[in-house]
Amino acid sequence: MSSFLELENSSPNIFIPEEWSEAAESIVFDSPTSPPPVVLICGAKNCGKSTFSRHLLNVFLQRYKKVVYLDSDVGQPEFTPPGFLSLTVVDRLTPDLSTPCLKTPERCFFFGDISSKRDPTAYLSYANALYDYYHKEYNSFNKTEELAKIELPLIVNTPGWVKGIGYEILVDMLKYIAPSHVVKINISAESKNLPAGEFWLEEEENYGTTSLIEIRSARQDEFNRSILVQKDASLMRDLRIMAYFRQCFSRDSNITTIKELANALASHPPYQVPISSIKIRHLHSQVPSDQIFYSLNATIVGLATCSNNSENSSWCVGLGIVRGIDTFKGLLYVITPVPHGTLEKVDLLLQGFIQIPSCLLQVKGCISPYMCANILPTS
Ligand SMILES: Nc1ncnc2c1ncn2[C@@H]1O[C@H](COP(=O)(O)OP(=O)(O)OP(=O)(O)O)[C@@H](O)[C@H]1O
Repeated sequence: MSSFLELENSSPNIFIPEEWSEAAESIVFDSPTSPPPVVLICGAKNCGKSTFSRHLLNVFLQRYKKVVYLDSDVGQPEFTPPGFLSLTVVDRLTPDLSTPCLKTPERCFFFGDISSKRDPTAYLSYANALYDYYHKEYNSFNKTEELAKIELPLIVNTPGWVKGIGYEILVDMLKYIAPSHVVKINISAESKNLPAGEFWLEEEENYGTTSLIEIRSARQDEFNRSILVQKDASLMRDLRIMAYFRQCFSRDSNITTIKELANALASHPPYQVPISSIKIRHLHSQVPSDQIFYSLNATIVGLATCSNNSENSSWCVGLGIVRGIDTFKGLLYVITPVPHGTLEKVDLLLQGFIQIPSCLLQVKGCISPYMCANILPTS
């Protein structure tokens, strides 16, 4: 059986064209450090937004000790499993520009789906709240009432859905964040690109406050057509979820294959969570109250805290697998790599559409505990 770690690292060699290097260097070295640059990267699917963002992050780290990264690509996030919008403070170079890696975000929201289309309003409110947090903590230039502790640059990576509602969401984000720089990556199929110029501004509105940098995707063929690498997005999402739950075990434990991970998770002691101490929220569907436990069993949930935040926007601390439910004892059994101390603050489980990868459930020789019949008492 193949190693999921190997699969995750099997990406192509990265080539940084001169145009990309010049763009990154001008943003980093030609901008004032106060206020620090806020850079939003946008463009069509697979044009190289994440790869350029990683490169820019590395160049920023030549000038700043830390860089803040706001990831709004819920389908293929940089540092988290799928379904999250997150804000991460990065202080280390990314050695391999071809692959994302897991990091613990400073703040994140569990949106619970791989595209913003199911709930654009919630999606935008999460993106805006993360930006507000960044602004308050790391970029409060000219604000006398509360000064940032340290000022850090921000990279905002966006999804490749740039048509229809996806376009409107991007425009709203651009208007709200009002970045100092927008990097727009174009491909040769012009109809797939974002409109030319500062497309997010109404006529005459605030022209000149943002520096727009247009670059092309990295590789072209002899006819000047973009060579785009199609990713197996669904496989990559499963790999990220597996890499996330791999963190339940120490680095030294010898778990590299899917089978080893499935076996290890199946025999991992779960946390017991008293049902009376938590709230349960379904993010994109309504579930009749007598079906709630059935809907939760054998699913992935966001672990959040509702106590110190508003009803609809709860900071999340990670993911858990609901391994079983005992309604007689009033207990949920949850597997998660979130440290115990952080877990103590969790009082809300968020259920969306992020599912346990089927390859973890169908391993030959592994009795999966999640899908057992009669796991819930019927009375
Ligand atoms: N400069 C490059 N050199 C080599 N390969 C690249 C380069 N840029 C992108 N790729 C490859 O193209 C694919 C898409 O790149 P990337 O994930 O950066 O695009 P994206 O625009 O962020 O995608 P999405 O729209 O799905 O979020 C990846 O497999 C990546 O490794």
